[in-house]
Amino acid sequence: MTRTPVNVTVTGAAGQIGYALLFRIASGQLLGADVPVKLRLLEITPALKAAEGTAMELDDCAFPLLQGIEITDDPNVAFDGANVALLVGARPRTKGMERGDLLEANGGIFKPQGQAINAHAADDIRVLVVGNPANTNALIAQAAAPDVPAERFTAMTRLDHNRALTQLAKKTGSSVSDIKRLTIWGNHSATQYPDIFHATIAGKNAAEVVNDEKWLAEDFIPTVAKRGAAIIEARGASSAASAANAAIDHVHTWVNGTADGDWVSMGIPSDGSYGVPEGLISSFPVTVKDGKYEIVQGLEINEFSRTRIDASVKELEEEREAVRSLGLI
Ligand SMILES: NC(=O)C1=CN([C@@H]2O[C@H](COP(=O)(O)OP(=O)(O)OC[C@H]3O[C@@H](n4cnc5c(N)ncnc54)[C@H](O)[C@@H]3O)[C@@H](O)[C@H]2O)C=CC1
Ligand SMILES: O=C([O-])CC(=O)C(=O)O
Repeated sequence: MTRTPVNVTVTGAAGQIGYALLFRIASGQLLGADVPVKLRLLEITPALKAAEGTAMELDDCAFPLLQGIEITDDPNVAFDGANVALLVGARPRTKGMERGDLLEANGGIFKPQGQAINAHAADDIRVLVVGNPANTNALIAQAAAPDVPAERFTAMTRLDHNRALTQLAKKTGSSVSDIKRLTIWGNHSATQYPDIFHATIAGKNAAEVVNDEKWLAEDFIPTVAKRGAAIIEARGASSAASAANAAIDHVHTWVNGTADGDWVSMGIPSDGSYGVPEGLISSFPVTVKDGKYEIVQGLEINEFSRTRIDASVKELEEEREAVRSLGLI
């Protein structure tokens, strides 16, 4: 094997998403079947032993692509030379909470991690924030890393995107692979807006195939937007394997690109497109080529969509104000 290993840092490595994620990274599903990886696992001190247990299991898989595992409770060590950082470590919500309720508990984690990324990460660092509230935590980390291009900080809305694909496929009796150009707009929260007006199903406009605005407004959108809470209600714990799967999808697409004629949803710093204030980390439709994403431009936004995008963006602005007043940005 001649390729230089890619350094992948995972925070919250001993948590439930960490456990579902690490084995897939080490097996090559994050970056590609020919890309060797070195793992850096960041945990809080009391969870280091559990992270060591996970590392022992990773060893026991004898993954040919896994070229090393380092475990630490020091962000400066964890992000040293990191090419990809998956910021998962944060408290999950429990029944009855909204993700925004975690802002105070979790926001403080992301500023020092952003600072450590700024000081130590590799020049090509790409950051995905999974820990909730993901968009605003990504904003905190990005604000703490002024030397890293802002666009390298992203938040995960791919789980919402994947949820929407399946709900739409079930409604229309189609396969998820027939569906293209679906979009999640806004925040990874109950205000997010899954948009099917530009989506296609086997080449036909999805909204026309569905032809049922009541289902859209009263079933599809709330089902996707409140799916995280439904999982907590059913499992007694928040989504883990599906979240890890979405993290794999997000980074894999960011590195390897989108398929021709399709796009994905990513929480990214706004450039002002579609009336989303510049700098907010909001979900957009993006295409990716040569490791760079671009917001899909020129989509017509109807009244139904406009109201919903605006509501989610307003929530992001409120979260930004909240972390500003906490001194986190
Ligand atoms: N964006 C998304 O679509 C999704 C986000 N999430 C979020 O992901 C986060 C993690 O979820 P789980 O793995 O289920 O939680 P978990 O509680 O099982 O694991 C979290 C881990 O993070 C560690 N941790 C806490 N503070 C840390 C720090 N400063 N540095 C490094 N590690 C730290 C904890 O020790 C724990 O091992 C939660 O905030 C959850 O809400 C979960 C599902 C989907
Ligand atoms: O709902 C939660 O708290 C966990 C999460 O973000 C999701 O499943 O989308």
